[in-house]
Amino acid sequence: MRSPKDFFAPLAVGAPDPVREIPALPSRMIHFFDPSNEKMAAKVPDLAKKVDVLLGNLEDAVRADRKEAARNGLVSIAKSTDFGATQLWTRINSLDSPWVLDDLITLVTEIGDKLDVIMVPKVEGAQDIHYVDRLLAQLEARAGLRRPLLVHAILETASGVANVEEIAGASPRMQGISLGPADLAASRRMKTTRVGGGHPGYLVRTDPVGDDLETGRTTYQQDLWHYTVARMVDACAMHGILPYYGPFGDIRDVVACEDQFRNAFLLGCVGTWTLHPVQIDIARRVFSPDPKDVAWARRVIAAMGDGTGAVMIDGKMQDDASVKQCRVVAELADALATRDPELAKAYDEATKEALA
Ligand SMILES: CCC(=O)SCCNC(=O)CCNC(=O)[C@H](O)C(C)(C)COP(=O)(O)OP(=O)(O)OC[C@H]1O[C@@H](n2cnc3c(N)ncnc32)[C@H](O)[C@@H]1OP(=O)(O)O
Ligand SMILES: O=CC(=O)O
Ligand SMILES: [Mg+2]
Repeated sequence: MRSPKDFFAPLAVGAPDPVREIPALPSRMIHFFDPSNEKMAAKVPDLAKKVDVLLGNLEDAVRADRKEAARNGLVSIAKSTDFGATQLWTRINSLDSPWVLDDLITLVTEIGDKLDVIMVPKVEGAQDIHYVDRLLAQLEARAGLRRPLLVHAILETASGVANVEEIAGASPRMQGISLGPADLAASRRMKTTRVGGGHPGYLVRTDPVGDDLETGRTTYQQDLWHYTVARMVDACAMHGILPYYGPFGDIRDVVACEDQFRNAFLLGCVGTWTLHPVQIDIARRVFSPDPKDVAWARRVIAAMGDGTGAVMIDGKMQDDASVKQCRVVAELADALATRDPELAKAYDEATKEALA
């Protein structure tokens, strides 16, 4: 464990200074593409205008015999594309794989100035982040980078969940954590075969009336991921980094996808992965606060003045704690509005109406 005094010291001579605060840039959707897939790669320039984050995936879902093509494809896409304000991330192969060392060496050396965040899969504990942290510092120094790369961990092993707080605080590079429900289910030996989402067998049932155990007993499907997402959100909030939902694999079921995304948003996540173009607008809709909620938040903030005391608005008591919640919503809306003019207009119109 490093002394707190050394926490912000660069880990290699000549490496850039670590950041002291993680920028809260819009990242409602982290859109995955396989850089070795020509059809997907061709869509990158257009996607860059639509999404907050584009992620060139090198790990799972890229065939073993396409790993090098994916890595080289990402280098050439990064060099030839104007991403504007859209962030470029990558997901490297796992730390025990034969590809990861070349992933890091090639990407930092060739396109370290274009990449914003490196997503590390199957993180088990702080030791994995420490390894990547030092290696990145060495590679950044050698490449002469002026800005440190940030690191994002996927929460997808039982051990990672048990250690999530120490992972979140393992390095000043830690930008955020995503839920990885598919690998996590396998690691926990859960008896599911899905990628994210609920399961009809995971339920609670109302009590029987009298001796009749069969009739009138409504069941409610429960969320398999509630505990993990809530724990991840707390670990991230505690360390000033950002939590995300991960993949939702039933591409056809846009309704359940939206529900799962919204649960994560309400619990504190700032965004999600999108695996297919059809999920992009769902993520935008869900992870942008509703204009009515933004208008309400702005109204409460205006009424609360310096933020202390208690007032009544439309029959609801507001005080120091509720105004803090409203500030979370209003600040997110302001940040998204700078990137999304349509949203900015919707927020302003709803606010005008609410204050009229
Ligand atoms: C489970 C744990 C994890 O690790 S999840 C993260 C890893 N998985 C991924 O990254 C998967 C990414 N997505 C995909 O590979 C594809 O979307 C899958 C799911 C295979 C479906 O592809 P496909 O059968 O081509 O779908 P489709 O015919 O409906 O596609 C229509 C057009 O859209 C394209 N498309 C598809 N996905 C993407 C994408 N992620 N980014 C950019 N473009 C995409 C397709 O190529 C297809 O293009 P076209 O219309 O034929 O030109
Ligand atoms: O990588 C993501 C997962 O769900 O596994
Ligand atoms: Mg995984």
